[in-house]
Amino acid sequence: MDWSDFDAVLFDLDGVLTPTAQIHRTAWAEMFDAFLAGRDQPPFTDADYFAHVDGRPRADGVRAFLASRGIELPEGGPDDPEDAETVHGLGNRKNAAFNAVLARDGIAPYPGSRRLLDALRERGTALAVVSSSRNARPVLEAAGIRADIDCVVDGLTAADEDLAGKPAPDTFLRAAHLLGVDPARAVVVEDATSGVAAGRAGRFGLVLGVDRGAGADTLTDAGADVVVTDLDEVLP
Ligand SMILES: O=P(O)(O)OC[C@H]1O[C@@H](O)[C@H](O)[C@@H](O)[C@@H]1O
Repeated sequence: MDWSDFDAVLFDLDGVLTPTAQIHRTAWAEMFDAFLAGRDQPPFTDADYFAHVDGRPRADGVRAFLASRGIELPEGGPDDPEDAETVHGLGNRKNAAFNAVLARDGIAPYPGSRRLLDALRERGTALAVVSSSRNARPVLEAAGIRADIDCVVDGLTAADEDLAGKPAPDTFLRAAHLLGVDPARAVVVEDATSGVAAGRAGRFGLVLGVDRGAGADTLTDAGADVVVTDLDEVLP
């Protein structure tokens, strides 16, 4: 990996910089399992998470998973209560579970990711976080890495600016624009197939996959140029 080919690195957050993908996955499973039990459906699996939910904006994940089980629910709205049987109600129920775990356990960055951030900052590489999550900023703060990042484009930014979520490339392209960097000179770092596909669609200089469970072949098939299991492997 020759970092001098690149002026910026655009990191996904959950599962790339922090182990929060695991907290998201557990919160989704708790919420969907309770919902599915009442409908005589088999439980939510890791395969369901990786195929339909991982990396996508919250409501898109709910819609994609329900569609995979042939279930239709009313859309509802972002202010729906947690017990509402709507797309947004289910999303809000899962969000409460996610935030309860984050508040109880806190979060630290992956040590290898922390080391790569430090090394890239030392080189003067511009650093962005591009996350579908509306919780990205509190997670960055809790992990103590907000100050290391030059620009954050998250689920709230996407909603404010009407940007299409991953697997569309729009949020990554927005971050490159904010940093003033040509996408061809930027690396996208992603653990989810939706995010890898977004990096590929945006014609970024390199799409680096991090296999935290999605599977190296699956990430390669989605468009990753290189796949590692930890960012320690690509330290300058
Ligand atoms: O519900 P939030 O915090 O806005 O996050 C949306 C999605 O954000 C992604 O980063 C996670 O990979 C998903 O698991 C999550 O569902």
